[in-house]
Amino acid sequence: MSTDPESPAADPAADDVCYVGPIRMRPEQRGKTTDRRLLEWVDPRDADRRAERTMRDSWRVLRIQSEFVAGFDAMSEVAEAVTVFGSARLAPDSPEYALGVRVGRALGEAGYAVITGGGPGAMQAANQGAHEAGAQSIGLNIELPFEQGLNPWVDLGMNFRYFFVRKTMFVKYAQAFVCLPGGMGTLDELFEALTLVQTKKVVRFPIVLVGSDFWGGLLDWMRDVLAARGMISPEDLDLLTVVDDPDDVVAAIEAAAPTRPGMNPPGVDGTIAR
Ligand SMILES: C/C(=C\CNc1ncnc2c1ncn2[C@@H]1O[C@H](COP(=O)(O)O)[C@@H](O)[C@H]1O)CO
Repeated sequence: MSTDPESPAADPAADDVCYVGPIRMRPEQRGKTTDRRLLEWVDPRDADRRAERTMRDSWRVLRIQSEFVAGFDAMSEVAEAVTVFGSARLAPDSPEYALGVRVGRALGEAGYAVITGGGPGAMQAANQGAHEAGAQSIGLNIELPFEQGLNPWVDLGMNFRYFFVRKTMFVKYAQAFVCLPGGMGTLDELFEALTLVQTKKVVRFPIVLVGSDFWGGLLDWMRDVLAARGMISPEDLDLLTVVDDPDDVVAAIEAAAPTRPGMNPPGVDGTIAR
């Protein structure tokens, strides 16, 4: 993969290319990603389709397993890391993109590897900042119905077929989540993280939202509607830290250290070695 943003790998026929996992598909077959095939509804009244589904799903388990193995192998050497989420649609000349670069750089300079979804926009911005800081810049991409490469600032990249496998990697190898402004995907990732922390599936896991003007309305709604109506506890709001300055992202993460027990060997004084 090229790390030169000036010369991303050019495929003259890129519009006609589609991959399902490692398999290159003909244009007329595109549109059905592995996730979509897995989740596809089969009419239970159709006995043939049901039998076919049973057989396919059994084999699918092996594919899912192999994706976990490949992911664990690829990530096994990753040092302390922070996962950064954010909009795939940020333009490289937008102020939010510039903010994302600064966040990635601040994390990299503080000694963290930066993990993103490996795509464009905010993901690319964070990868760029991390790369420029000399930190590990990791992209965990997902198979999509249209061709999309890893962004050019990713140094260690993977392309996952299954959303849930990829999501496991986002959490397992990070000690904090940072959310830049984003849409559906970012909100999904944010609320999954919140649920994992709320239910104590992960502990000491800071979730930092960057951009008070962007996130303020959501926080207000969570307090005024969710907490006010008893859908969440008032303390749940403390699971989120909202900042505007990239240095405050690092500070919020450092404040939660030491990280998850057993994640890294503690130093003699019980702190985490960076
Ligand atoms: C829509 C476009 C590209 C889509 N490419 C993506 N590549 C990798 N990861 C993605 C992509 N789109 C969404 N994600 C994940 O969700 C988050 C962003 O979603 P949002 O809806 O844009 O907020 C991001 O953190 C990724 O993990 C444009 O070319």
